Amino acid sequence: MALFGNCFLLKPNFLSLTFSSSSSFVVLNTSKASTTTMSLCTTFAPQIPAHFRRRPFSSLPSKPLFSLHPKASNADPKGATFSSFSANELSLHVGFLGLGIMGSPMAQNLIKAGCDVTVWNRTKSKCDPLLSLGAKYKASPEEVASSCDITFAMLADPESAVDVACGKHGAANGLSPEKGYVDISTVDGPTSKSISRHIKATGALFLEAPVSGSKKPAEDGQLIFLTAGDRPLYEKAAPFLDIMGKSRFYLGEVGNGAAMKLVVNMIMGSMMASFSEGLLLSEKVGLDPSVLIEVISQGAISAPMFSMKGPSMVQALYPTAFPLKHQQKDLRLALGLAESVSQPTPIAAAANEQYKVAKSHGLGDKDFSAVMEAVRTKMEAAAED
Ligand SMILES: NC(=O)C1=CN([C@@H]2O[C@H](COP(=O)(O)OP(=O)(O)OC[C@H]3O[C@@H](n4cnc5c(N)ncnc54)[C@H](OP(=O)(O)O)[C@@H]3O)[C@@H](O)[C@H]2O)C=CC1
Ligand SMILES: O=CC(=O)O
Repeated sequence: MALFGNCFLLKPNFLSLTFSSSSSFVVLNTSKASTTTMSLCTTFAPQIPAHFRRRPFSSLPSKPLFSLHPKASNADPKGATFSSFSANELSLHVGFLGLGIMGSPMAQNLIKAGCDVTVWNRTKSKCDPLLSLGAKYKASPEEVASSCDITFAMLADPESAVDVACGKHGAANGLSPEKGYVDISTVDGPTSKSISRHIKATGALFLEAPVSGSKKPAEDGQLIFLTAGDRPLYEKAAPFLDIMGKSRFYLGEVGNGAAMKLVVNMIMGSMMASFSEGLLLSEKVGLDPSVLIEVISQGAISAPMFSMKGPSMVQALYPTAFPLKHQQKDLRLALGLAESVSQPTPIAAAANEQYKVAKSHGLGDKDFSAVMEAVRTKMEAAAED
């Protein structure tokens, strides 16, 4: 490992490693961490202005401490067992609420790792594949929470996250001291804080843990957890987070995980809208958009997202990994976050308008790369004027 200024270069295939400060830290499961994650750590920290570094959600510390953790084993999507977890950890009863594009593969990885998993989903049929893998079923979030030590929830939006946690037959009704509730849904900070208050009123612990990473990383156990809330629950949940993900950030107070996720997705949504404009412009001026994708992949703005989604976008195909309606929700919530601190975000606001247009054209359930169709429509309308 080499130290550069405020950051580290990690040798892969070593042990899990923690960067730590009093309120926040990151654990990289280096057996899984890609060079992308590592380069994010190594290039990001030195550029943080000092006045940001003092703020609570700058996760990389000015005086880093690091400690070694026993290596959590690889999440093998084909179902290998996770031998480095102790029998004690694996014997906890785990609940999983919300089995959509993300929740299903995440719960599946827990089951394949040998965890005792109880599931619930609003549309019951989505539980069936997991039941055939050995999961148990309960008829409500309340019953799941009351029968489990830790309950994870992966729901569409703030409304469903609140309903499942705090509504009639919601998880809070089944919680009590010693239990924990981990909300992985992407919601805004005020929603997360409100859920936290409900959960903690039962004596249970609360952790928000939205994830960065889409359908494929969920299948491969390669998600990045952005956690905040009760530290003892973070520690108790860590073995399960390591089955589902490749790294976990602990960011302090509830709201910081949500904020981090919204900032990341605000950037991602703007990038995708801009990429769409570029693909269409290249075509319009007689270039081959496939060559543009290749050029981008070799330069400084290379991103896995462009290389993975670009080829199907060129064919106007948008197989859903991250639904467009959720990307628009995240932009809307990120704009609210910016508004709360009076920060102008004109680029994200413009991108949000494109996603709103795409949604109004019935593309909400397509992949968010279908924002390209909204850009195309505007371009064609402009050409007719
Ligand atoms: N897909 C992705 O790439 C990523 C998504 N996320 C975030 O993760 C969350 C889940 O995303 P994803 O799995 O893609 O979404 P899906 O739309 O595939 O799944 C949403 C889940 O929420 C449930 N749900 C929706 N409304 C309600 C309600 N009113 N009451 C109870 N349950 C409800 C759905 O149940 P039902 O099956 O009955 O409809 C389903 O289980 C979102 O917050 C999203 O922003 C984060 C990272 C990546
Ligand atoms: O929230 C979406 C993602 O890809 O991350």
